[in-house]
Amino acid sequence: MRIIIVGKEGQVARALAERARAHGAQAVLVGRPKLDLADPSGIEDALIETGGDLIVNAAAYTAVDQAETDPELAEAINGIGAGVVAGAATAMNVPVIHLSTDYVFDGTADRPYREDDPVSPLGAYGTSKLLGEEAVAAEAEDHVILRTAWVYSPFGKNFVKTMLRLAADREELGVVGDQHGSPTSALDIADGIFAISRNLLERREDRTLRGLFHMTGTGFASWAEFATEIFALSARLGGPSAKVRPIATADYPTPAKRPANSRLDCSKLKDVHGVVLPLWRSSLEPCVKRLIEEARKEVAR
Ligand SMILES: NC(=O)C1=CN([C@@H]2O[C@H](COP(=O)(O)OP(=O)(O)OC[C@H]3O[C@@H](n4cnc5c(N)ncnc54)[C@H](OP(=O)(O)O)[C@@H]3O)[C@@H](O)[C@H]2O)C=CC1
Ligand SMILES: Cc1cn([C@H]2C[C@H](O)[C@@H](COP(=O)(O)OP(=O)(O)O[C@H]3O[C@@H](C)C(=O)[C@@H](O)[C@H]3O)O2)c(=O)[nH]c1=O
Repeated sequence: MRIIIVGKEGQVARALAERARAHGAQAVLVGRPKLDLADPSGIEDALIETGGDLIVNAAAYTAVDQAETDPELAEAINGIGAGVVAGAATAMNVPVIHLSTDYVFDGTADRPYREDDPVSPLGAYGTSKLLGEEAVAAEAEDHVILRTAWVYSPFGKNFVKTMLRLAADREELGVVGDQHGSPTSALDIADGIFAISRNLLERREDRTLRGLFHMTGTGFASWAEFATEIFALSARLGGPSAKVRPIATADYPTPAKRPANSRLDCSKLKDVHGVVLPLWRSSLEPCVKRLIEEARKEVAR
């Protein structure tokens, strides 16, 4: 199984590259400058030239606050560009797996969101990702869209790395305690994507495998609880740690509004693809351990 991954340095792209061998797959990464999602003209040629059995689009404009001042670029990359990737998959007669987000919801529901719940993004990033979902579904019949949330990993930028960095020179951190979701390891996402890819390639005609699915780590937390667990693990492993003071969203003003309820119901993914991601707490420990070890090696250099 040769999988084309759009996005070279992103968290999910790097996780897919790292996990490919364990799944007996070959991962080929393609990104800027060869493939620029903001420039639709070169996308199909770049994908055809790369060649593979399936495309995973793991590239996106993910700067949630910045998107508020640059909504056109976010829509070009996350909306139009995503649709062009899906159209190329159709032209190549291969399935496409696309990643989307919990931020398509406004977070007002009082239970975890299901795939068919109404969407209503609060900000430009969520709006652009919703456009992408619509474009992918319109351009490729053979598609899977995976809405995930709160992604962390040893790679790129994420909340775990931000917390460990801030703890290096702060004793206490105020972290919002009234937004709830599921921290999700990019490495777990990668394992899930390989399992789904196998299903899609082995059962090409099975239409029940296609469509929209929720895929997050198992269990829920607030950002404050997530931060508390990061620091508990880090302290145990001799890394940086800070006291977490849970605060209200109103006390941490940001350009983009975030949903209070980001919890996603992932039962459809389990029923259709047999994929359940691990408990978020179990996957967090190896990530924190790896980040602390990498930081130590960096200091020793
Ligand atoms: N991070 C999160 O918490 C969540 C992410 N998601 C979704 O999951 C997917 C993967 O996210 P994640 O791995 O965290 O993303 P990252 O922010 O880690 O990486 C995004 C990648 O997209 C690439 N990219 C950005 N703009 C372009 C462009 N114009 N052309 C080509 N490539 C581009 C970047 O390339 P470069 O390295 O060149 O900058 C980078 O490799 C995205 O679809 C995201 O919306 C969903 C929910 C939560
Ligand atoms: C750094 C920091 C953040 N926060 C809050 C702000 C916000 O509500 C929450 C998370 O902040 P971040 O800016 O790190 O996360 P954010 O960029 O909102 O993360 C989102 O990224 C996109 C790509 C997604 O698709 C989402 O699923 C989600 O993971 O924590 C604090 O309360 N205190 C702090 O010190």
